[in-house]
Amino acid sequence: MSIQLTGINCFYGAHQALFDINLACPQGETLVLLGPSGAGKSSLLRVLNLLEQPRSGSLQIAGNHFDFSKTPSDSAIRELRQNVGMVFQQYNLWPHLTVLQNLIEAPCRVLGLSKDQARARAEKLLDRLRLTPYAERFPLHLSGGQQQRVAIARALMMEPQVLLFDEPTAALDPEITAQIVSIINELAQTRITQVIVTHEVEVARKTASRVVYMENGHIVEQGDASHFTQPQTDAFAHYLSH
Ligand SMILES: Nc1ncnc2c1ncn2[C@@H]1O[C@H](COP(=O)(O)OP(=O)(O)OP(=O)(O)O)[C@@H](O)[C@H]1O
Repeated sequence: MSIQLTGINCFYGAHQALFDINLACPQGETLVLLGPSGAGKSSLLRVLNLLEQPRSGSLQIAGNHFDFSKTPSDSAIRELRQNVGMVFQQYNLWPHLTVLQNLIEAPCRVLGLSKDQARARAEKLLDRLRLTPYAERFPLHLSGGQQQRVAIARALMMEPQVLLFDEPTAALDPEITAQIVSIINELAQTRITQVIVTHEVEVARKTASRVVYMENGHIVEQGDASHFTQPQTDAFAHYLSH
């Protein structure tokens, strides 16, 4: 399994956001997390790269293993984040660095690549994500869709085994959303595992090979893409029809 969560309970202070979450996702799958606002989708995504630390349970992801009865070490968290990339909703690009500099900074600093090695890797990704003309621009001079593609390219620079997306098409118009969907589907042809939080059922239908439907911190339904056409619970059927 690329990802295995067992018995995850997660709290914000006294408020429990995730209840006994169990899920498994094989390598190379694209898993979409769906559910109404407050269901716990973002919390679950953030557990996968330990931006949130659960109070109990265990996580196996990309060869890293965490038992939350103990506090994870900083070095284990650093190693996890090399294998598990995240594309944030607000892109989180460095505004004072060009697109190319945004891409090469972390691999040089974290992986110890030379500038030339990082640049070669970046040029391939810029080409793959159709960003070559923007390499010397600053992020704020790009459209939302272009910035989103830069954020994806930057995450791919670390050659992660798992890539997490938080609302990758929020605030993007339909044409740009279609571009992001096709990038996710191209990535699905590689061995990378993707986990996507979205409110957009159409985006989910077009990308997911597995789906998890959540409400109030619980997984209500999960399975392969056939659940979109044959939901097993009234709750998921109702969600899909609205
Ligand atoms: N930083 C926080 N502090 C306290 N409570 C939080 C925090 N983040 C989330 N919560 C609460 O945890 C629960 C799950 O929130 P989460 O953001 O994971 O849901 P979500 O399904 O991603 O919602 P949305 O679709 O609105 O982003 C909600 O009740 C929310 O109010």
